[in-house]
Amino acid sequence: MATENAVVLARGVRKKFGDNVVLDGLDLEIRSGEFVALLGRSGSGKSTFLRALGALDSDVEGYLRVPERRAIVFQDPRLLPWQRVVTNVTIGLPATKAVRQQALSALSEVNLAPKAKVWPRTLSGGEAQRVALARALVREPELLLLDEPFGALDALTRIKMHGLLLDLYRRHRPAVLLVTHDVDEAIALADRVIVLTDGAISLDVDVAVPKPRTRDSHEFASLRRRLLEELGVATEVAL
Ligand SMILES: Nc1ncnc2c1ncn2[C@@H]1O[C@H](COP(=O)(O)OP(=O)(O)OP(=O)(O)O)[C@@H](O)[C@H]1O
Repeated sequence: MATENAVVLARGVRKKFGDNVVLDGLDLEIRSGEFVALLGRSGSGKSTFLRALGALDSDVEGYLRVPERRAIVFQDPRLLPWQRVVTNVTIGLPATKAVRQQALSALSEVNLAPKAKVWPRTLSGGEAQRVALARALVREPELLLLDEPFGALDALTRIKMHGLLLDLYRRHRPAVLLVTHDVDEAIALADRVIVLTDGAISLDVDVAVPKPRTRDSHEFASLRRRLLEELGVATEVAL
């Protein structure tokens, strides 16, 4: 891949907390519009890497190139309780009519137009997370960073959110880096799955599963097995 086309370019990224070296010479390229899922065992440094890409942490060593227009969504929607939904979407942006209009249209993209004027505390968990997605979208990010965004949602809401995220992705085509614990979620959504082990990328695979991706297909099952093995989770081998 020509590195000049990469929207994210990480070379030899290192990050430590005291003596704990969490990222240890991490190399990664993400192309414009590519959807990448990042897996790794608990504590492997996924969130640390995402925070580095969001420029939220200091003391990150190595080379890191990320676009100016980037947005991040966490597991917890982080809405300001004293601001109405629409104002939460425009937070940090100029208070103009145009911006408010863009916020309203982002809310309608996540099917929340009727909730624009309500307070965050009246929203369900899934709705609050859709507001967080609208807040990210309104910035028209070139890079969308998602840190376990559906981790706190029930299974049914999670599946609905997968469909919504794919719709938004197809419409806006940002590069996406999705941190998840869920191997099936990674395979269902991403074009490429990477695994973080001992501070660096230990596996980098394209998801060659035809769409729409059904979890019981042979390709899906075989990639799931490979990823679980890489994560050190024992799987039964079908005979
Ligand atoms: N602010 C911090 N201060 C000290 N250590 C930290 C800090 N943030 C993270 N760490 C340590 O860095 C390591 C990686 O943490 P990180 O949250 O990036 O892992 P993760 O892969 O996202 O984990 P999980 O899947 O459990 O969310 C852990 O050992 C953690 O204790």
